[in-house]
Amino acid sequence: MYIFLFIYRYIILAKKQKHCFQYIEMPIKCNTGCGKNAILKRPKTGHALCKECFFWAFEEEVHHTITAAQLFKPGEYVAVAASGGKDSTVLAYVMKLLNDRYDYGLKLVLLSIDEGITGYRDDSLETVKRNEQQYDIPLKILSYEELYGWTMDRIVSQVGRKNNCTFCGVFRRQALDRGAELLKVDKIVTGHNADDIAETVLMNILRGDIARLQRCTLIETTSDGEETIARSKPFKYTYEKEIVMYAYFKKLDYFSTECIYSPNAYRGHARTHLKNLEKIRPTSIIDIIHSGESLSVREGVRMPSQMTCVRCGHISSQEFCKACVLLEGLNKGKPKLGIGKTSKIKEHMETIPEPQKGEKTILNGVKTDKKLLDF
Ligand SMILES: Nc1ncnc2c1ncn2[C@@H]1O[C@H](COP(=O)(O)OP(=O)(O)OP(=O)(O)O)[C@@H](O)[C@H]1O
Repeated sequence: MYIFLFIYRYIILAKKQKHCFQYIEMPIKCNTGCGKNAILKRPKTGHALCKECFFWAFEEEVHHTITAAQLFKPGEYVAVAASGGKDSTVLAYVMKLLNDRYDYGLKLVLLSIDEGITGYRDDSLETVKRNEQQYDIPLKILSYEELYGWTMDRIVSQVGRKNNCTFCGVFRRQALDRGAELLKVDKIVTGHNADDIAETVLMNILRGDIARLQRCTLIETTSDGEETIARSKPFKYTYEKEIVMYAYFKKLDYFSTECIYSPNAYRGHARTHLKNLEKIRPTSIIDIIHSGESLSVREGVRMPSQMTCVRCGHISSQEFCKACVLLEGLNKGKPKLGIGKTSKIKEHMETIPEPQKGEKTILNGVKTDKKLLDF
């Protein structure tokens, strides 16, 4: 009876989890030789492992990624970009665990962006608030509403569901930078995993986006300017399926619903293709990342240069950054500005004097507001 319930529980879970994983039904020994029975087959290596050895392998691989790339220095203040989803929840948990186990000497903070999506982000942020207590890491939440004067709910009501992911992605990227600046952290870490990176490599190849193709496999990204806060991906080589397994077996508290506004269709195709490749050959994910890492751009190919947005002072490859252009379009009732052709942008943007060095304006016209710093 007990065995039946045990197996039934896993079958239900496997069906429930979108990314179902392979578990061991017949009793076989853990491949590490620890003497315990294996309960799962690792998607990345095919090894049959017991729960404890899987946890150890997972954590040690992340530790290796962190140390090999020298992601942190002792004493650094690091923001974990926390959405409440599986990846960033596991990241926050593992960062805390490794910081204690290996004495990294880091001070951690959870940084969440509330995009203003009713029935999705409000619920996932409740998870992050519980994580704050569970992991004893302070939490700072910043919203699009306070940063930009718009929620995603309102943006979608203006632009519809076709291009809304563009707004969300551009604003989130900058919101994380701005949150990090307000908190004065040294680094940001995100839960992007190996599947995300392999998907991005595929997408950039399909779009012929050489500049992004060159950057997307970097484990840490900084701009040339000294003012941008470094962003890194400790899960660069960690498979999504293993993150789900880790969260499940550790019984971590995370939010697993997809965004209610249609997910980015193009990425969806790359994802489906990658999942199909993974079924045939699980190493496809790592192989695609390695291919991306090995590509180099021929000398003489024109690449976009990085500069500072003349309006808000954040990094940009154009005179006005994408966030300022999108926001201007929303505020002027022209939400398509910034989505299509760039030729019309300049005539619509009123030029505001360039900010003083070291002074970044908040996009809706307000200077850095101390109230935003309240925890
Ligand atoms: N609202 C948010 N607030 C803070 N960080 C975020 C937010 N949304 C995404 N991130 C960061 O960006 C990473 C990748 O986000 P993405 O939207 O691809 O979600 P995901 O792959 O489902 O990750 P997760 O499971 O952590 O939600 C997340 O792991 C997290 O670190």
